[in-house]
Amino acid sequence: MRASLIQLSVDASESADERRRRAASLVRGRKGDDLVVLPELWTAGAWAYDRWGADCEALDGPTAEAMSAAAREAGAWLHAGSIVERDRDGTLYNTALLFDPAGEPRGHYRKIHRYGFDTGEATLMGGGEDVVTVPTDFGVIGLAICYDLRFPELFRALLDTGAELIVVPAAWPAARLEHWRLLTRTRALEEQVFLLACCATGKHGGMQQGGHSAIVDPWGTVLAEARTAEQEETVTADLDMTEVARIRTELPVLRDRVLDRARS
Ligand SMILES: O=C(O)CCC(=O)C(=O)O
Repeated sequence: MRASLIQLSVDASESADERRRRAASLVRGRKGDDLVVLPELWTAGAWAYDRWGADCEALDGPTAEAMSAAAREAGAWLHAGSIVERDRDGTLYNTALLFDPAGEPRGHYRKIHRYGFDTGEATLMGGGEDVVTVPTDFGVIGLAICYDLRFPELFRALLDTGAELIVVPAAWPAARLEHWRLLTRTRALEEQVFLLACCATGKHGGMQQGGHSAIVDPWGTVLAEARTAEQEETVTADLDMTEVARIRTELPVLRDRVLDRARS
């Protein structure tokens, strides 16, 4: 199967609506791909806290509507990155959306680990509670977002719920690029999954986002990586999903787990 990460530029030069139209057109251009991925909070901007109130939306709001149509036109599964979701009670969540090639919503995930150390997302948003995996034509997708990468227990829970491929949209700061590179490879290697990590580029709210979106295989090998933190680009790789079972058999570390089994 062929997957592409659209490393979208997110800065203050465009409105959410303008960026939505541009993202939809980039997704429509990916005909022939099986899975297309967008970054975290690309409509409002992950670091544009002042925009969240105005640009928040419901699960079936304007981003979902535009992305459903774009998935259908591309004929691909679309992980539409995440939106600032506002639920009926008015609570905000950082919520990832997944559509199938018919444009049907097939799952959403509210970010469990909120970033900010008592500021920003950690105070402005509610935290998700559910570990989410979604069966697709090419395997089971697990969902995580950005800061979640620092919490291996979530990735182990995704593995235990059947994940073979984990998608991580992000707006990771360029200043911590080496953490991003290390954690994306580590999470792929330790769970023996394909890991698709799509980070925004561009600068807003005083933050240069790190780009370097990457597709990593279950051996920990980077199959494709964006070249820079500064430039919008699309990263594509062909994934042989049979590699997941092959590598888990060839190097059966998951079978050798001791502590998890002792606790259950
Ligand atoms: O963990 C980090 O260094 C960055 C996390 C982050 O930027 C986020 O979750 O939005």
